[in-house]
Amino acid sequence: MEARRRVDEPRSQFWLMSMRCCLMAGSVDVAFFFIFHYLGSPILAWINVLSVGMYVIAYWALKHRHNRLAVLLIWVEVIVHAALGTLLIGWDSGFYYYLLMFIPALYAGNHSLRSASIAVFALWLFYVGLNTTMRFVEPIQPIAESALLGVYLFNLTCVFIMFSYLSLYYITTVKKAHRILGHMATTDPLTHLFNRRHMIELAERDITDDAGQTVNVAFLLMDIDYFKQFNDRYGHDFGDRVLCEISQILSATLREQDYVGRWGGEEFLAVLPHTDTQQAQLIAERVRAAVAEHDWMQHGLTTPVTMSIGVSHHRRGEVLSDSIVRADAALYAGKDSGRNRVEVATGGA
Ligand SMILES: Nc1nc2c(ncn2[C@@H]2O[C@H](COP(=O)(O)OP(=O)(O)OP(=O)(O)O)[C@@H](O)[C@H]2O)c(=O)[nH]1
Repeated sequence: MEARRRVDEPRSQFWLMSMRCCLMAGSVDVAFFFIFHYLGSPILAWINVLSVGMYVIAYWALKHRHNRLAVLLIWVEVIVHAALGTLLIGWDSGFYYYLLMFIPALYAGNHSLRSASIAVFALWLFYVGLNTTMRFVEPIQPIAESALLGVYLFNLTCVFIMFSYLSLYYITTVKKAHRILGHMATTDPLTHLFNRRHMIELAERDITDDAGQTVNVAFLLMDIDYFKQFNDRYGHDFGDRVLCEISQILSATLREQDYVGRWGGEEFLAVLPHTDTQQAQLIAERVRAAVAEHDWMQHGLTTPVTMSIGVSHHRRGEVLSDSIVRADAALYAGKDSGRNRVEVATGGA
């Protein structure tokens, strides 16, 4: 069961990106095979064949979710390749650049900050060790100065391209996560309308007028009538479908400038900017009629779903909760008067 779930789970972006990196690195090594043959350095050329093999296996391992094996192969390949390339043709070959690419990957792929930091420290030690060694030993298989420059430029270019790709990946992932979190923080998961917290944020912004002028904002507090009966008779899932259907009707009936959110269980709040009480009452009436006249029979209902709506208009110096309390009082006056009604708040908060 556990294994089945692992296989069915969508692949994390990190591992998908690692697979693409394997393809890129393998292609670079294929290019190196020909470059080093051309430069008369067969040992390095054949090392690249080994590297391509390791990337093929790493790709296969990632595809089949053997992530640890893949990570091990990639580590060994990059470290051994960088060390051999440097020892054979010298520090100026630029093979050490590939080691630097591990730094962001280690932090992104490691769940523990501590183990990522330890691995980065080990990488730093290796890097410094290789650099220090090359100050004291001569390259084992040196190549011509111009060829060395060519290899250096090739390595530098590859690392630039790979870093650009990685940076693009990280930034896209962060932006996407930011978008998703923003959506989750502001939206009700069932109806996809704004949630209560976001409605409060938006409405408070709308009733705040820097110049101290009266702000022309109206509120509609809407509650489904006898909703408990729908749940009891047809089940909770059916009740959820009614909530979603009503949300769509509200979004479609309100004006472009208005916004609506789920205020509580079967309660919705609409904020109507630049709207006086008379206009708000007309809009509330339109919403009430749209819900009551909706084709509920297609959902198997014999009686229509209706809503009661309380309307209030923001008063100068009033805080948001005062306006909402007045709308709530009007709403319950509507319930008391028989439901499926629009009532306008009159009294003080
Ligand atoms: N299906 C479903 N039901 C919900 C949800 N949130 C709240 N409810 C139900 O909404 C019902 C509200 O019932 P009441 O507060 O008694 O009000 P009502 O039956 O609508 O009656 P009136 O408001 O007086 O017309 C309760 O049965 C809650 O369980 C939800 O997300 N999904």
